[in-house]
Amino acid sequence: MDSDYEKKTAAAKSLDWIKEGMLVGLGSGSTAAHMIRGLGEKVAAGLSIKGVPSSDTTAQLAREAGIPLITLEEAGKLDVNIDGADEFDANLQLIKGGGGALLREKIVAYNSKFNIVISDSSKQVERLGKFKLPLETIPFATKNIITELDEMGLSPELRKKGDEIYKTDEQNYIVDVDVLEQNDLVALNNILINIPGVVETGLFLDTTDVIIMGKDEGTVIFKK
Ligand SMILES: O=C[C@H](O)[C@H](O)[C@H](O)COP(=O)(O)O
Repeated sequence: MDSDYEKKTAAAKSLDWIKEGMLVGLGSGSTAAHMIRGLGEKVAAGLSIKGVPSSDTTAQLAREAGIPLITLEEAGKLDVNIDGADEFDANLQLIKGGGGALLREKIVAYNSKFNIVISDSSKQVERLGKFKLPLETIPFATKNIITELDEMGLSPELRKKGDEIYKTDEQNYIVDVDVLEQNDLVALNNILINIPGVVETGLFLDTTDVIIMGKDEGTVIFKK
C-alpha cells in the first residue's frame, strides 16, 4: 500500500481524539501535515480548538489551514498532542527528528497529557536504529561532540542542507548517529543527553500513549 495513503488514514483516525475546546499539540512532518489539514477542515466546520505548533513549518501550515494558534507558554499543559515518527517499536518507543524538529516536538510531547503518534506501516520496526538517531547540538560544542561520538563508535554525521550546515528552528545543528548495535537505549540516551552541548535526542522512549498506524485500507492501534 502507498505509504502516503497510510499516513493520511492514520492522520484522519487521530482526529477522533480531538474534542471541542481542546488545546492540541501539532506535530511536524508529512504525516502530521495530513492531520493539520484535516483538523483545519474541522475548525472550518465549527470545531473550536487551539493549537501549539512544534515547528515553524507546522505553524505556517496550521495558519494556512485556519487553525488558531497559541504559544506553549499561553497553553501550559496541552490536552493532546499528535505527531509523526521516523521509527517505532512494540514498546511504543520512537526515533524522531528526521525533519529536524525533535527539540520542540519533545517539549510539546512532554507538556501534553496524552500523546498520539501517527504513522504509515513502513515505520514499524522490531528494533530501533535502522533510521539514524538525530541529536540536536549547540554549534559552539558540535565539533567536540562529533569527536566524542566517533570515539563511542556511533559514526556521527553533521546534517547538511545542500552545501550548508542544517540549522534547526532554534538555530542549533543536528548530528545523526548510528544506534542500531546499541542494546540499552535508555542508558545510551542518558549518556548522550549528559554530553554538554547536546540539547536533545530524537529518542522518545516513554512519551507515547497511542500509536495509530495506517495499514493497507485501515488502521492498527497500539496502546501501552
Ligand atoms: O523532525 C521531524 C519529525 O520528528 C517528524 O515527525 C518525523 O521525521 C516523521 O516525519 P514524516 O511524517 O514526514 O515521516
